[in-house]
Amino acid sequence: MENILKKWGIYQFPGAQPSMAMEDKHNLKDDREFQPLLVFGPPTIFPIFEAQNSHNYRFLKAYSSQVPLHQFLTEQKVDPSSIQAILCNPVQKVSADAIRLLPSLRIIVTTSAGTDHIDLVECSRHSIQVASTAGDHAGDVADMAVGLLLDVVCKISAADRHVRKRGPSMPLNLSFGFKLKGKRVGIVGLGKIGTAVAERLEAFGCSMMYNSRKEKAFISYPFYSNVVELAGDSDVLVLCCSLNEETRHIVNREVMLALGKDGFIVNVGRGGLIDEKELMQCLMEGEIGGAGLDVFENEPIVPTDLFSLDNVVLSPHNSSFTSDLFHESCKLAAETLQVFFSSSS
Ligand SMILES: O=CC(=O)O
Repeated sequence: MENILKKWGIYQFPGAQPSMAMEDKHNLKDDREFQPLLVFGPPTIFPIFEAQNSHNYRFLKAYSSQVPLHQFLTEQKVDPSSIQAILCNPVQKVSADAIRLLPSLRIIVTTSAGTDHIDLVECSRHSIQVASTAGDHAGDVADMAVGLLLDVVCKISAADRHVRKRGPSMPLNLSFGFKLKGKRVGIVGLGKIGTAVAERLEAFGCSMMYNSRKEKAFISYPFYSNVVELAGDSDVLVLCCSLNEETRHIVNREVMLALGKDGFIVNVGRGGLIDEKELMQCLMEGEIGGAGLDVFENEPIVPTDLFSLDNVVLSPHNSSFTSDLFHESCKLAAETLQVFFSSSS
């Protein structure tokens, strides 16, 4: 797990360390007097949450353990049936096995909007509530989508690397970027994030079209029920939809070939929306123009072949991790758990 944390980086926020007062308060009580809260994989958000809530919970940090869950709980001397709540985010899966191990589990709180890391079928089998406390994240994710697009189209990161490598005199031999104005943008998933992306890109003079589960009333952008056709009419595809069995690999080789050699893909949804092996091939063979990727199919693993490609901009599933949103999300998670525990005691 340490490697995972290193790979994704740990965010440090002022105030993320528990205050002395909180620690003292905590130390006065025996750990067993605190409500156990099993914490799955939010290494980024968790320090803030812990600092603000250390007086309420005994945190069982499964994300920092290398061993299977049952062994972790045994090592912590925790009875699995004492656990009613899990706090998680997409970094670590909440599998059916984990859920089955916890007979009293009643709620899973995820700080993400997406819930594809949680086995929802198993949750519904056991009547476990799943609460998303992502907060108002659409604008933050849309900012990142536009940032990735501008970066890859205007070659900002590539130019930055070029300048640093070349040194102080102005390098002139970098290949040209492109205009964003006039690009035809196909948005896959016109929900809150997709709509926020469209609003932003309209200001850049792009024209919008979209694919969604169904055509939306009162939206004037052309609707495409078929993603290959959408790609064929687009210069850019921006993926903003959630990952489920219908959308897994919604962008496959056929879609990428339809998008074409000058086409760009931005993915701020989930890695599994794109067939990543095919994406690598298409990027390396020049079948598409470039990609801006915030998410990957097998996170936290990022295919290393991408590192040498100048037409790719990478970000570590970072789009909704603005500092403002972190605090909002922590607050919502704390409130949700508080309501849950106060109504279940
Ligand atoms: O990926 C982030 C989220 O689902 O909120």
